Amino acid sequence: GCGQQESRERAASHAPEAEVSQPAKQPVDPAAGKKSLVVYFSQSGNTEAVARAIGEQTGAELWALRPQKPYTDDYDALLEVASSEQQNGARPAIATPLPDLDSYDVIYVGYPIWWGDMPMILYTFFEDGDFSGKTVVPFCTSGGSGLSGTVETIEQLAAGADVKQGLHVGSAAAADATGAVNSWLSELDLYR
Ligand SMILES: Cc1cc2nc3c(=O)[nH]c(=O)nc-3n(C[C@H](O)[C@H](O)[C@H](O)COP(=O)(O)O)c2cc1C
Repeated sequence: GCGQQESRERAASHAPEAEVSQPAKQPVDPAAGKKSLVVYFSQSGNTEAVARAIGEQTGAELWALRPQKPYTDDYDALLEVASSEQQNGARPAIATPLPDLDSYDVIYVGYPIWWGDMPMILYTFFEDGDFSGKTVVPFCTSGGSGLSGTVETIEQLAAGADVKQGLHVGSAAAADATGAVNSWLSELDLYR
């Protein structure tokens, strides 16, 4: 605060060897006051691996989005379930209550690409929360598709949020995503 700076200046001007007394520059703490949360849905662990890499790099807390009704482990059956949820515009219920988003400024949101889009539970998530004034940072994993227009969808769903450039990681690279995560994060330059 001001008092501290004044006493530092006084100390400097009273120091016998001080020649020119300059006001002390306040150091800038890059992450000051910005709390981050990583929210992710991951059915088979790939997106979760990327979420962990983001958590390790940023110190953000992790929160897994889980459906009240768990999805089948049978891949072919899941393809069908996901497809019909998408066609029906389903809003699968979330198992545990959302964390209080008010406490966070930066919210990373991670998901696999399912049939060229986010799984429908992400729609539930975005429609349930108030994202105005937040920084929302999307990331996804997929077999071959990239972000598939999901960043634009999130811009529409998260009204009033500053939605950043998303990160896509191929499924096969998800377990070793630290390098990709780090260069993406430094490009985003969020903590200033
Ligand atoms: C229902 C379903 C639909 C999928 N659709 C796509 C797709 O459209 N494009 C793609 O590249 N990968 C698709 N995949 C592959 C997943 O995106 C990929 O395996 C992802 O890394 C899974 O993430 P997770 O382990 O976090 O659940 C699909 C997978 C499932 C289960």
